[in-house]
Amino acid sequence: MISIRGVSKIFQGEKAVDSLSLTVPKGTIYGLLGSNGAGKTTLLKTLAGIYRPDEGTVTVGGELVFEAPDVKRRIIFMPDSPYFFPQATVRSMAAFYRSIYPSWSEKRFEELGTAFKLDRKRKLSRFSKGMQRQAALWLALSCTPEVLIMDEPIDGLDPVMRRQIKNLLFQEVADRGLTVLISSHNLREIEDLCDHVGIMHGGRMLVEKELDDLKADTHKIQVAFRDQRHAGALAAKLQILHQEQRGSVSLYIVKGDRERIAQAFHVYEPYVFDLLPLTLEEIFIYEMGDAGYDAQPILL
Ligand SMILES: Nc1ncnc2c1ncn2[C@@H]1O[C@H](COP(=O)(O)OP(=O)(O)OP(=O)(O)O)[C@@H](O)[C@H]1O
Repeated sequence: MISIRGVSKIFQGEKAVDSLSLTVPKGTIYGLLGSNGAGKTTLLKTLAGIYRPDEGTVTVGGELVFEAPDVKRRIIFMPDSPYFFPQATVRSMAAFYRSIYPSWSEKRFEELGTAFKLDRKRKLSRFSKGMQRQAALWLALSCTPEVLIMDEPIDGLDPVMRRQIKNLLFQEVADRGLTVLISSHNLREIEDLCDHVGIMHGGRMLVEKELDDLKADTHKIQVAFRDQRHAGALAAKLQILHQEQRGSVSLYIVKGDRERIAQAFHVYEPYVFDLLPLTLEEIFIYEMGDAGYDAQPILL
């Protein structure tokens, strides 16, 4: 389990990460979203033990990360641009990783070789951006880490490879309890990958949610009544995140139990009533609005 408690990281007097706490249970995939400069990369590097936190603690499996080289060897950090040695090939990088990571698995490296159809003897610098990302993930997963931290991992990958990588990550999580932390700018892209999602802004965590709960708990309702006197009564009974009028139809975003919400509306005998699913993006926009933030500059 990853536990981040009250962590701050300060650069030239400015807090890039500001008193942030976060728990990622073992065997889950956590998606970190946020605006440019929100502090995502700084948080990921602090978690990986690259930066020492200026305040607070970062532990993996109960052990402090920065202070413990053994713990760092159980974590792999994949930066947004993969780094390879000059002239390196998959084969020579594999030899390097093998020498550094005690958990390196030759068996896993060979198995994954069938998924990533890359020439092991070709210079990595000659690979395309997407191929370099594939190579980086091939090497990372072959280390069988406990924690995999990925900064913008899906960028530059074609749809087929994206799906394959998603399946590989699910498999690693299910088979051996890998814990994954992913930073991304695109909510839609990580919607079907992550079980938890958090949104950062200004070094802080604005909203953090478990996706299944979130999706089951927030509803969009399009409704039209003959009698308009229901509005105040509904607001008193339900947790309404947003309401707008579109001609004669009202749009409500409401949190709570689906049945209870439907009953509350039906008391006022609407002549139009539709309860519709929300996209994750919509949920976050309304949740952030409720928390007093304008989501538009934060979510892309
Ligand atoms: N090594 C550094 N030295 C000084 N300031 C830094 C350093 N790294 C990051 N920062 C500052 O910390 C803040 C957070 O940056 P960070 O890279 O963590 O954001 P981010 O959320 O990953 O952004 P993006 O989505 O644009 O990649 C920014 O204001 C940035 O300028």
